[in-house]
Amino acid sequence: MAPHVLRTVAEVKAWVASLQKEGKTLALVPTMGFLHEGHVSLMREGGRRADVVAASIFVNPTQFGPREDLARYPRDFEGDLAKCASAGVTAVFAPEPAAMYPPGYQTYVDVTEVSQGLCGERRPGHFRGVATIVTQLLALFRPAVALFGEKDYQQLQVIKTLNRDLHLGADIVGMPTIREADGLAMSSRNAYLSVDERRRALALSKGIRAAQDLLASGTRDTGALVEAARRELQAADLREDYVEVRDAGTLSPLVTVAPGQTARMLVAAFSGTTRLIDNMPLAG
Ligand SMILES: Nc1ncnc2c1ncn2[C@@H]1O[C@H](COP(=O)(O)OP(=O)(O)OP(=O)(O)O)[C@@H](O)[C@H]1O
Ligand SMILES: CC(C)(CO)[C@@H](O)C(=O)[O-]
Ligand code: BAL
Repeated sequence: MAPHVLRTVAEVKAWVASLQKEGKTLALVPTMGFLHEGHVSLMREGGRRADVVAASIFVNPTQFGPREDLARYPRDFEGDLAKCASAGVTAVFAPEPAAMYPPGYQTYVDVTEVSQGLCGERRPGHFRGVATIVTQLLALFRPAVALFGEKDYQQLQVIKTLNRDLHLGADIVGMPTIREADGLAMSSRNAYLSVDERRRALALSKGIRAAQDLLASGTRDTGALVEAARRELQAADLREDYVEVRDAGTLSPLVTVAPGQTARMLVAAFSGTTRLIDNMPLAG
């Protein structure tokens, strides 16, 4: 069945109230649209964890820097609705920016520690925008469960932290990264890539796998692991934004991956002008 389209905060409040009256639990999947199998995996898991699934489709202006791609971010609302329908989504919230940031709006959410470094450093203000809109969505929908992808790993830690610190009460679920057959992480921004840029973009996942292999062969020094990933980026002529190894929970930088440690390699690089990110666990 076609999802119910909600456009205003008042419509969301009324819809959530009717759900609560029926005693139904809610799973929320926030997105920026131009949906792919990664988004669909979150929606389907939402359906396994709650009675009803809602998705939001909102290209949130406050998380884009002045020189970023807000104006040209890909959109396909009708296609997105069809994907939501087939993934079992009951309601789609697709507000105009003025619905979320009306005149007089003045409240922003800063998650101080896990927002530092990585994308937080390379995209100043980005996580403030993400944390602000996600806080609004969690406060409005009051979902039992909200699902996010591990592809945006630092974002996931930011959201887990704000949910805990602001007592928002959702169960924040991180879902594995869905990949194309050759290993490229699915991302709406892959649509920007030319055939050659798409081929070269594979170096992100190849680089992390090279680091995983090196660790498996006994090299624990993160400098060497970073170099292994970097070599793949350089061979594909990708411009590195960052390559780092961090603790998987706190995101603090690591000098070595100790036995039993849960570490994560996180990479951001440009293929042509398109900035892509990827990350995978490094098993200590
Ligand atoms: N390949 C993927 N596998 C699993 N989840 C994903 C994947 N890509 C995105 N997601 C998750 O879907 C949610 C919405 O993300 P978003 O709409 O920004 O899509 P995106 O493909 O990450 O877009 P972009 O290319 O702008 O980064 C986020 O929680 C994100 O982590
Ligand atoms: C979480 C999110 C929907 C907030 O705008 C966005 O950052 C995204 O799509 O990952
Ligand atoms: N997928 C995270 C949202 C962003 O890049 O702005």
